[in-house]
Amino acid sequence: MPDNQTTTRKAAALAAFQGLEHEPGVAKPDAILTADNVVRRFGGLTAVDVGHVEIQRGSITALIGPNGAGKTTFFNQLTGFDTADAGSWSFNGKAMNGVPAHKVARSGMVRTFQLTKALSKLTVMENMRLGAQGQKGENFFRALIPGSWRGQEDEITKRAEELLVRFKLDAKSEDFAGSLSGGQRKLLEMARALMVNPELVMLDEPMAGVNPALTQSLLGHVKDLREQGMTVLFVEHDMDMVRDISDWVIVMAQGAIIAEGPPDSIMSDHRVIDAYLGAHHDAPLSEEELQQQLHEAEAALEAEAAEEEAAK
Ligand SMILES: Nc1ncnc2c1ncn2[C@@H]1O[C@H](COP(=O)(O)OP(=O)(O)OP(=O)(O)O)[C@@H](O)[C@H]1O
Repeated sequence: MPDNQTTTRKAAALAAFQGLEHEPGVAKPDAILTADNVVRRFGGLTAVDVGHVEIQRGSITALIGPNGAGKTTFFNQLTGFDTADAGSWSFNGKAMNGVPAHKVARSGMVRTFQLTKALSKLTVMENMRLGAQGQKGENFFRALIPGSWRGQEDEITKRAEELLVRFKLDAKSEDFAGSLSGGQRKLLEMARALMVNPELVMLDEPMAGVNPALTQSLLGHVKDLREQGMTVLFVEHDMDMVRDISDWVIVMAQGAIIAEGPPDSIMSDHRVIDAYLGAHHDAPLSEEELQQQLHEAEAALEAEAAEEEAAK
């Protein structure tokens, strides 16, 4: 991709947001996805309660928010993996509520999934083939049975091979997905989503568990999606990544959208700071955070012990 093309796409994305108010639900010049009054309750808990939101075509938009804000649940509603209690949303002007996940994916809106245990036991190529179904995977193992592919098989394999080359996973094609490094898994998650040739790619924590050495390469791949004309919406906790690649940031807290704006202004928005601080003060640590703290403490103790050893 020549540099001037790269600059053009990025510039076009930024221009689209110029002059917009930094308010939740603000209208975009060319929305690829629009959602209204989407509600999802789990018993007494309202996990999602989004009044109105629009995603600008051709941009990279980050969806951030403290743990439990409802980001994943909202992703699941939009992509047909879970049923909303209320609300409507449309993709490219077409109503999508009630449409099952594989049809949503085939219509051009696809979300990535972190590799599950079951998918780890399949090869990289098998994962790619499942991606062509526009599915999460577990219920679609029959798609792997030889013969069930018929005429599509060649075409699907060819597309998978091309994508694996692009994501530098072609040498791993016959390896089990479970044997890949954290960064390679993220690449596979992205590559398999592209099997349906989507217009809107929704990435679920694309940087989680990635070795810092691979960060730039992964960021490059995400930016590349926009350079190829796709729209990207991603959920991420890594604020460096959010700052680095997003054209626009949408913030959720307690199920609702509480702020929108360009990355720099969003990071200093008092509503956003309050939401994060509130979450950290009020909520007990999640299992993941607790584990993280324990790992850090262990690593610090080990380092101290090693220093003492060296000093003897
Ligand atoms: N299947 C479920 N059953 C009951 N409660 C659920 C279910 N899925 C999500 N929740 C609850 O809904 C709320 C929103 O969760 P969700 O996972 O969407 O948040 P999130 O913003 O994606 O969080 P994180 O950043 O930690 O992944 C949380 O309180 C969560 O416990």
